[in-house]
Amino acid sequence: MDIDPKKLKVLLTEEQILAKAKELGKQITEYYKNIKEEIVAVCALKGSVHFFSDLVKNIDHDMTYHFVRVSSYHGGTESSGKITVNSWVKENLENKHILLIEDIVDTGNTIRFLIDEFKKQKPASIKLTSLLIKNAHDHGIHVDFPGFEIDNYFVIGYGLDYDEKYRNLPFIGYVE
Ligand SMILES: O=P(O)(O)OC[C@H]1O[C@H](OP(=O)(O)OP(=O)(O)O)[C@H](O)[C@@H]1O
Ligand code: HPA
Ligand SMILES: [Mg+2]
Repeated sequence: MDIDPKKLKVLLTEEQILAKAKELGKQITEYYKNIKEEIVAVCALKGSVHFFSDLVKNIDHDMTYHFVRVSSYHGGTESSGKITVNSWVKENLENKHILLIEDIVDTGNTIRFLIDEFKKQKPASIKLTSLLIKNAHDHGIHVDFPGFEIDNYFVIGYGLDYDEKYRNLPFIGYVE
């Protein structure tokens, strides 16, 4: 797939994304209000970099930041099905309240892998938020704090790449 910038359509504007981050931040704040421990916020890099940054500013709760770098697309528009872990959380997460922050749940492979791996660290809870959820796959993943459900487009921008490019577009776009 080649991306012709002239054919790029806007699916979600920066304004819509920021409004969603605010709304999700409120829901998440409300959900954790009776939990006295900090939230362990985990950003799944690289794609989630911008959504993570927008969202955490809207969560009013003690929090620590953590980053994992996992990938499975390797330049194309199809998941390779194999998750490569490039870096992982170093801290002990036993009895911690983990909030996984993803940019997109597409096939569900990445988030399933992350949840399975974090469960091994015996946290007190794991909750999931994702800016985008593609409705094309029957992945059976429950997103606790869902952003936008989208049709089966390969989307780029706002952290999401095609062949590592276009992450810096200030909106989410697609090519028909
Ligand atoms: O539900 P899935 O089909 O697994 O797709 C979702 C994952 O794919 C993308 O990551 P990618 O592997 O492209 O790495 P990146 O975040 O570095 O772009 C995206 O950021 C999600 O983490
Ligand atoms: O639609 C997508 N765009 C970019 N990266 C992705 N990773 C999974 N799905 C997508
Ligand atoms: Mg990618």
